[in-house]
Amino acid sequence: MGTLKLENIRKSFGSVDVLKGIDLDVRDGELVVFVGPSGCGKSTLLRIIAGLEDATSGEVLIDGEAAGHIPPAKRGIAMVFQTYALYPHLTVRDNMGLGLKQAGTPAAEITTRVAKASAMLSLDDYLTRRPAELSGGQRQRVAIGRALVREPKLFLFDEPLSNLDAALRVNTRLEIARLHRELSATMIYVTHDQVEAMTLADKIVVLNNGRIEQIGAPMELYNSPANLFVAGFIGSPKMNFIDAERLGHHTVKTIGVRPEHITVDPKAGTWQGSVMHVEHLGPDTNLYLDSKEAGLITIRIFGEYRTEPGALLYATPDSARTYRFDAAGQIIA
Ligand SMILES: Nc1ncnc2c1ncn2[C@@H]1O[C@H](COP(=O)(O)OP(=O)(O)OP(=O)(O)O)[C@@H](O)[C@H]1O
Repeated sequence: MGTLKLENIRKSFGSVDVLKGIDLDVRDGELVVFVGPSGCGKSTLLRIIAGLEDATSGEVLIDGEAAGHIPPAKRGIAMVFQTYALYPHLTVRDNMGLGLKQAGTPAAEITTRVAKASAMLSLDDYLTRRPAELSGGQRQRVAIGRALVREPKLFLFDEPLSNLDAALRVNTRLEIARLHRELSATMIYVTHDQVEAMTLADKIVVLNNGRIEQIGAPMELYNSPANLFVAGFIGSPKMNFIDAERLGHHTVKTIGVRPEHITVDPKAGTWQGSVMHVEHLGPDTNLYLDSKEAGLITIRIFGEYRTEPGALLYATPDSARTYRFDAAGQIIA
């Protein structure tokens, strides 16, 4: 079992309020991703869950039990950091087994668990190496292995992929997804990469400035953002926000439309504009169109689209997929 409940968690450093009342329920076996811009409080919240930091007020409950007075090592939590935090002088095998050894686990049990974890992570061939003899991706797998052998109730990942190059990041992301499936383990995962959030999460928690903006399944957040912040944060390229007054709406403050929900045509359409810039990504094309009615808008076209800066084009938003926001930035249903 591994459930987590956060009740009105607040944290201040001096006069600075970093977390302003966080409530969250994580079910057993769920993979929950915290996303949000730099400085919004993601790592602080994770450290409070781990017990590495005390909340100013509020309660952390692990499996229904208040964890406030339980030291980090006794919480049944294993944390995987961005920086791996491996011991350079120890072999892979000893790095993975060290926590168990310190906890007094019998040697035979350590051997069994390390063997199981190294098989799961394809580390069998590296057990006698030291961290310096491994690639970044292999080091991160060792760090994950060290968490696995502890068979924790809760795994915490703090931006575990951000030191890896793009290809390795994709591989390791798949690895974590597979582990989550195979272990049915409860995992909390912090990232500022929204692709990781979208692809890994059962549930995404969008944090901003110490508060939760919205909690939902990835596609729920994509399809039904609660407000401008979430609408702008989830989705890449980011949603276009158009001042509604420019379009003649007076009850609405902002119109939102995603780049992938706009079509272009050289002859006719809703907004006319000139191409400012074209990006060919291979599978698709990003067009930046400077339009009189809507301002500068980003359009994502599937496949290769041939045009060049200065060309005149018409853009038409899919009216079924536009969003309206009020002056406070909340969605209007
Ligand atoms: N020990 C500390 N003392 C004072 N301020 C702190 C301390 N730790 C964090 N903060 C501040 O709290 C805020 C939240 O930091 P936190 O590291 O939780 O953000 P984050 O969302 O994880 O950011 P990032 O994505 O950049 O890692 C920041 O403004 C940071 O400067």
